[in-house]
Amino acid sequence: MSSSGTLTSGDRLLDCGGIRKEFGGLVALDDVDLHIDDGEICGLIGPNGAGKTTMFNVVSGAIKPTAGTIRFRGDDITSLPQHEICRRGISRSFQTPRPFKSLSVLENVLVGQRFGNGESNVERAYEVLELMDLRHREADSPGDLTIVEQKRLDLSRAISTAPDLLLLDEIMAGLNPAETRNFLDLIDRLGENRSVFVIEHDMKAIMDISDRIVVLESGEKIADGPPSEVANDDQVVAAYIGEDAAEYA
Ligand SMILES: Nc1ncnc2c1ncn2[C@@H]1O[C@H](COP(=O)(O)OP(=O)(O)OP(=O)(O)O)[C@@H](O)[C@H]1O
Repeated sequence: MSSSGTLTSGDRLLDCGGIRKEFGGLVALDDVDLHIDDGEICGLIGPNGAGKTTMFNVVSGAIKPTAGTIRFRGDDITSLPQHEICRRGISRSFQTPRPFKSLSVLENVLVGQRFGNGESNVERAYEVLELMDLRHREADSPGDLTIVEQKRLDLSRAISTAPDLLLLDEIMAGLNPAETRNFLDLIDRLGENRSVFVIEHDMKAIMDISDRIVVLESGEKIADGPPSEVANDDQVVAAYIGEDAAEYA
């Protein structure tokens, strides 16, 4: 059960219905229905330009859908501002971390907390930095961190508000196999008391950690199910996975 969930029977944690997003003449999302259940790690995959990041932008409130409804714990959050959506329990990481470079590592986490619920809590910030193995870096500038540490800082900021739903956008891109393994373990731990929705191009990694996989292609959802099922779906194989699909089944 999520930390502050008030789910009643039949409610999804996140329930997106008929999501459409147009950019001028381009349809980035075309009538997408998807949901996230409580406590679930759900992977979102699809070829470049399929609409994955646009979906995260819509769910987190960074952009508004052209049509469709987003419900979180049963409440319609479609037209809420981003900070209010964050306050309600949805937080995200970015493909490219964007720390406040003039602030220290600790201050970045404290600012993240304020964005989420208006309150800074140093003890809680230290707990997060401890979990992310960044406590020893608390006074450093984000610019002095390694790439892996910057990703950990972005994750620290994202979880600093104790979200019930964490959106992770290609957090493992550019990492070596050992670093990827490390992040997979971290995501597993983060998923112990919250739901995680994760975009990842590393097929083996996402098949390993996800309870369920949603596949987008050209803005449309073409599959939604357990990893082994999705890996064997003809449309998915044709669109995305290619001949290696059986390797992940
Ligand atoms: N702000 C925008 N203005 C115009 N077009 C956009 C905008 N954001 C996204 N798009 C277009 O929408 C489509 C979906 O993009 P999106 O970034 O969501 O795909 P993606 O699946 O995340 O791709 P990738 O795996 O390459 O990150 C693409 O054709 C992209 O060019």
